[in-house]
Amino acid sequence: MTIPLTTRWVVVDIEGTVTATEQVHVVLYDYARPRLGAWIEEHPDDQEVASAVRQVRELAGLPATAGVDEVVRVLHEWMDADRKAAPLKTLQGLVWQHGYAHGELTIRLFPDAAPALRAWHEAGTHLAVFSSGSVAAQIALFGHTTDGDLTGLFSRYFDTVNAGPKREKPSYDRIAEELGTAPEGIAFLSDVPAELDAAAAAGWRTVGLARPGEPFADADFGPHPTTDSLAHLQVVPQR
Ligand SMILES: CSCCC(=O)C(=O)COP(=O)(O)O
Ligand SMILES: [Mg+2]
Repeated sequence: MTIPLTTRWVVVDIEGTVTATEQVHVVLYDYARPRLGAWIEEHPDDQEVASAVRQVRELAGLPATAGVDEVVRVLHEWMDADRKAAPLKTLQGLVWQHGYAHGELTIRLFPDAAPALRAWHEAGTHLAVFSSGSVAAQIALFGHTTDGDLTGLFSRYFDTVNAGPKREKPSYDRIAEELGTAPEGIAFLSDVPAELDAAAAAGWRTVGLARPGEPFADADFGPHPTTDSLAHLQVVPQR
């Protein structure tokens, strides 16, 4: 079924929306797991790393003296539980950036994703990303897909640091303000009903992605129009 969508901006989630959860939890998390400890140890003067490590200790209730092994144990626990904590996302992003830059990582998008994103962009709809993955990780991911470098399609990137948690309305208010667009001129695409609820509460249009085999495929999407492919969205740019 085609879903008509007249909008100025399309904001996309990543995992479950444009790429399979397996690409994040297996390809990316498995790449990060054995490399996080070495990354922390090899970048003692990097303020971003030091700040993330400090935040891990605080969030996990570790003493300020806890060593890298303890911090890495927590990071692994968070990945196993898929806890999308900001300092984990920062550290993962740094490791992934290195992997992409050295030809060790490439991400496969759903087959409908790149053609749809390209068509919407070419027709004049602005595209942005809102993901739990850090902005640095988002840019690196879209720069290294099996469909090529897609970063030219996106004008803005938002994560839980510059926007806020994805299941809370104020994050969407903040993004709308940043985009300088009334909420009804923004559409959010996600596989997670709670994220769509928060976007709708902020006045955004929403579309749920219920893709076969994905964790939320059988979830209750309530009032949100829902599809299993971006190819079914008929996006018309709002002037
Ligand atoms: C952009 S980096 C890879 C994605 C990631 O780390 C992640 O947690 C995805 O979460 P999302 O909010 O896009 O479902
Ligand atoms: Mg998602």
